[in-house]
Amino acid sequence: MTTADADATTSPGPVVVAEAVAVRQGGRELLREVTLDVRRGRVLVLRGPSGAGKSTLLRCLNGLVWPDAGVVRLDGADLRSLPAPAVRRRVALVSQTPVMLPGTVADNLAYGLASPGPDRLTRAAAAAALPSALLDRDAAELSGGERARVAIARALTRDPEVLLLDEPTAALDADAAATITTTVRALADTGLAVVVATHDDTLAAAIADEVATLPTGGRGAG
Ligand SMILES: Nc1ncnc2c1ncn2[C@@H]1O[C@H](COP(=O)(O)OP(=O)(O)OP(=O)(O)O)[C@@H](O)[C@H]1O
Repeated sequence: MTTADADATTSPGPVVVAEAVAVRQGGRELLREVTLDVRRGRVLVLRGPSGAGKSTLLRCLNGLVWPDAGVVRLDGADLRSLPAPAVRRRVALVSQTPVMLPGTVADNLAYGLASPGPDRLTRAAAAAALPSALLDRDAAELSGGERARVAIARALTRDPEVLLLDEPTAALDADAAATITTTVRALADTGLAVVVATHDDTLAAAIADEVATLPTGGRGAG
């Protein structure tokens, strides 16, 4: 079991809790049993070798994957008892390879929003360190670092309480990675709960309030 508990004397209560969560498929463990707390204003970094189940755990935390054992709670409520769209809005996942939709950056940020007012888009862009001049750019023309920030901004337009980032600096150069690092730290400092799965030692060292290390996965479940 892996446990990552924040100092209860200085941190607010957890917004998301994974209790003995495990995922299996065809007799294989995709995620070995893990228990952890995700707290507002804190960055929890998930470490572990490739295949340990970091992405799978992130998907459990926002209900895209149901664990075969254990429970995920959002403010105390079992995720399975909550409507999926509400969970997805409150717990936003930015995938490892974010897809840019056709159109401008603003179109990408507004996608799926019922009321995409310009203020909402500008606020989200600023929080993700995207200059407002980029909003009118064709999303297909962005650099990798800009795409990563658009993906974070797109998640932020929903005003999530928890932000899940899967390898946010993968394939970025040092400058772009440093921008992401600063951005993620600043988001947590505004009160967002952040979980980052990463192999990037520099990122982990710069932003982690807690670290949970998953052991090697992919084992037989017996
Ligand atoms: N959709 C899927 N169907 C079947 N097996 C899967 C699926 N997604 C992931 N797996 C398997 O689940 C295990 C955990 O994968 P996961 O991507 O969660 O690990 P990870 O720690 O995020 O890896 P990496 O660091 O390489 O991104 C691996 O054995 C992987 O092959």
